[in-house]
Amino acid sequence: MRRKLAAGNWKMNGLRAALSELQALARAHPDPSVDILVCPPATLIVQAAALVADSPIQIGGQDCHPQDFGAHTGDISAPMIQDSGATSVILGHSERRENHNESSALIREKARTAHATGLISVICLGESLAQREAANTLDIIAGQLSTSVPDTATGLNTVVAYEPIWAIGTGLTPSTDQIGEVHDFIRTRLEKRFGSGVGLSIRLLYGGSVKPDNAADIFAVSNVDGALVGGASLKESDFSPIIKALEG
Ligand SMILES: O=C[C@H](O)COP(=O)(O)O
Repeated sequence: MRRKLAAGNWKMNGLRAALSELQALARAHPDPSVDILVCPPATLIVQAAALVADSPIQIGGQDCHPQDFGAHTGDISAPMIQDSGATSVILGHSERRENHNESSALIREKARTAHATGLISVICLGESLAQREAANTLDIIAGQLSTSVPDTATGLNTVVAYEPIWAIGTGLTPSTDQIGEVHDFIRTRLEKRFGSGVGLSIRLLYGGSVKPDNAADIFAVSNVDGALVGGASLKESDFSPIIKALEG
């Protein structure tokens, strides 16, 4: 059985005052029946991790460099993220693929490093609106999946997040049939590549405009093991009902 996961990605949002939302989240979910992960900006990881040290909530980074240390001004490495108290790292988010020209091959290297460090990698995939309208969604997902996910992936160290780019921050979401089609496709591909043991154990998240009012419908879709939530993870009052919906 895959344990469900509610992951929040704060992106480039949150000054120290925002940690009060994390504190409220920890208070609201002292004993959740699902995993909860919050990925604040790197500047807040140390404080966030200390804040939830006695809570089941886990903290993650939003990116890491493929190398452990070195002359890479402005970058942050997997060992640094782990040393800060995080257990996980988001990799290959479409905002990084687009804004920083990250390729699937680079994301695979980052994931390898994350795995070697002991971090769980949350590897993001997703098609653009033009690609969906051209009926290329499954081809795009197949390519990103096979190249971005390294051979080191297991159900313990890897989570795959399907995030259609056109649904991120727009209030638009695919139909539940469209989400199910992609998630079932990813599951089949993972089973084919890794065998049913690992292929069935890797959790699949949906991301893109998940809100309290659509979460339950999305979580009812086959092979949706949780969500990667952006905007609605910033406030405890928005994120908590999504977590409750996942708990069922
Ligand atoms: O990583 C999170 C996703 O990009 C979704 O963001 P959103 O929930 O604000 O649409």
